[in-house]
Amino acid sequence: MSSLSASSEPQPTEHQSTEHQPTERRPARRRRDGFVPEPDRTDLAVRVTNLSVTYKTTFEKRPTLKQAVIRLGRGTRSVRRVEAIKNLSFEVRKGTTLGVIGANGAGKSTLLRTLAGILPPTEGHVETWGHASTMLALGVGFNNALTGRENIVLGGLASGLSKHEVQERADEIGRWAEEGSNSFIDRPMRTYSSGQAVRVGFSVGIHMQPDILMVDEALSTGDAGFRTRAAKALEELRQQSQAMFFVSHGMDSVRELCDDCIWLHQGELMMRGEPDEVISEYMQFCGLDEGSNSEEM
Ligand SMILES: Nc1ncnc2c1ncn2[C@@H]1O[C@H](COP(=O)(O)OP(=O)(O)OP(=O)(O)O)[C@@H](O)[C@H]1O
Repeated sequence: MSSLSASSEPQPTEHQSTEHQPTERRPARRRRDGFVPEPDRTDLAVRVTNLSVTYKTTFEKRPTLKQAVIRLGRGTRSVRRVEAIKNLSFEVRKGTTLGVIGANGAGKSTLLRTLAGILPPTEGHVETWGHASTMLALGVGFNNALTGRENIVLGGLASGLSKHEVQERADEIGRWAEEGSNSFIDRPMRTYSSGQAVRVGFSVGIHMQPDILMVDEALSTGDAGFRTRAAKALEELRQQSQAMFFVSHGMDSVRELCDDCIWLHQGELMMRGEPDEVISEYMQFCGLDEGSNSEEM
């Protein structure tokens, strides 16, 4: 399996700031934003400190009849805030496979996007040691007007590979994505089925050879052939990577794959511990007993 990113020694990355470089064991210095990083810890893959993420969306408020007359039918613009993650702190040691569970809207995908550097923290800090790759559902970041192959090439160029390297890898990534299916890689992505889009996103993710691997329900979409190949590729990557985050509603998959688990509820950390214990508490919280079917929660 080849790499889309130039290989380098894992260095801690602190999202939101370029000042923090705790590669040497030096006394921690206070930064301009007041954050004092702890001295470097070689056993850590990820550290999350007081992380909060708030989405802000603007929407048009429906006007009252009187306002509609005064404003000629136009509504007023309002801002809606959603606190998706609230003051979250935890550390993940190298070698851990961390399950992330919780109800719809709990903040699981938001956490993964923030760890992957796709979303900036609103408050707090995320530090990652090594290159993080994400296999989020439905290929976040793809341009749907371009073909799968063009998206792969653009992504490769953006990550600093030469044109020749990118071309070579694009062929390999495309072949992996299409295996066992009809050919779609040279069609615009807007024409893809959801399973085909996931195949491309997943293939890009596994060919990045990440140190920190994030998987968001990637296995649940796709046909049986794809799921078998994807599970095999994930298991291989899990053995090579420093840490894996696995977001899932499939409790059996979390039990099978993970050796540590966090449960989020409305953006807050409810519990962390052994997957069996955390899943059991979560099921009780949902009003289900141990005997209930926990495959999809
Ligand atoms: N782009 C966005 N803009 C505004 N609000 C958002 C956005 N994305 C997510 N949210 C909100 O943030 C909260 C957390 O969403 P998130 O997708 O992280 O939850 P989740 O635990 O992954 O849910 P699910 O299990 O349904 O996938 C939800 O209330 C959601 O509505």
